[in-house]
Amino acid sequence: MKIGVIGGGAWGTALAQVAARSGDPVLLWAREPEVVASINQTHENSRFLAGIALPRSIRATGALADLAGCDALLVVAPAQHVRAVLAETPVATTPLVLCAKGIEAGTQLLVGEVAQQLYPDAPIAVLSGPTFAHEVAAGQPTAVTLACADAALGAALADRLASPSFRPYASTDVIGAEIGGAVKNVLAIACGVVEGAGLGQNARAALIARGFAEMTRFGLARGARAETLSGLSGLGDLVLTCSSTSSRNFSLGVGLGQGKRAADLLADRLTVAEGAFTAPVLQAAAAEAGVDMPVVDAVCALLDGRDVAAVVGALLARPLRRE
Ligand SMILES: NC(=O)c1ccc[n+]([C@@H]2O[C@H](COP(=O)([O-])OP(=O)(O)OC[C@H]3O[C@@H](n4cnc5c(N)ncnc54)[C@H](O)[C@@H]3O)[C@@H](O)[C@H]2O)c1
Ligand SMILES: O=P(O)(O)OC[C@H](O)CO
Repeated sequence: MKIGVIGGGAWGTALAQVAARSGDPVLLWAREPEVVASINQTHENSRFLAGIALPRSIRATGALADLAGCDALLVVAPAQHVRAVLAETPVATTPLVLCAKGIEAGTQLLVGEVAQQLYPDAPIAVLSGPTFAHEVAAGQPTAVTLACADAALGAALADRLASPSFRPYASTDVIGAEIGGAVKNVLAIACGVVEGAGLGQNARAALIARGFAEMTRFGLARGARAETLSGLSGLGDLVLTCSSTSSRNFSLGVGLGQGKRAADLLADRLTVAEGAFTAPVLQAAAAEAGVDMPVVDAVCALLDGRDVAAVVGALLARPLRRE
């Protein structure tokens, strides 16, 4: 199975390395000419994944047309750019494995739904879970959910990507796998705020638990299965991203908690903090579905520039309720 990767950021590069562990050639499309040159000439992505030596079997291209002929494509562009990039990619019936975590602004579609809308005849899979790119690239043990409605294709993709340090768990719940990754990014911003504002470890644990309740309510309303939400792509990724400054979303939240403005924190960012884009879309989707998501609402208020103490105070002052 010849693998193509769409996206030369940290995660696309790490996944190209995962796919190359079999010894087979991997073709990676990157948007930036300097990333293409860096991978092909120095076998390193010095812009997005510096310090990781890549095998020579990974070749980079700046032309999406070159991906024609791949047997499966890993889609690793940021969620808000998946539609534009996929529209220029020769796909037809090639299986698409969505690896971005987010919900498209405007349409409220998960990235797998965007891909399915563009290519109704292409089988769709989702790879998601607790996966900091630099740890995966360094060969540290990692487990992910690999969800595909076609269980046989899902198993073939899992076999193709598995290695002693990378362990995919099969699922057929594509929606559930996507919702976990999209929602946890927003909740990680909230946990970063707790850190930045010095609110303590109790508050962080409470946010993880109550945030998971929000993820579950929203996920079930969108057709996800409860066991997927409590698995690697849901609770597993929530715990990882809410615990570490290695998370871009958590780090954004730390800045907000310190009273910095979202616009300043996001300006000129080289890397993507998906939760900042997902938060308002998720808030609107939850409101339309009649799902209560107070932590997500609080993150939106902070991204809009509201005062940290006021937002935290309002969250804690809500009427008491049953767990
Ligand atoms: N980095 C991780 O550890 C990690 C792990 C799992 C999932 N993800 C997800 O993978 C996706 C990609 O993140 P990343 O970490 O690889 O990116 P990154 O932050 O390392 O790099 C930014 C990426 O955005 C791309 N980009 C910027 N503007 C663009 C545009 N207009 N059109 C298309 N692409 C554009 C850049 O080319 C680059 O590939 C995100 O959804 C992220 O949540 C990341
Ligand atoms: O750095 P973050 O916050 O985008 O998180 C990266 C991955 O999604 C963790 O699984």
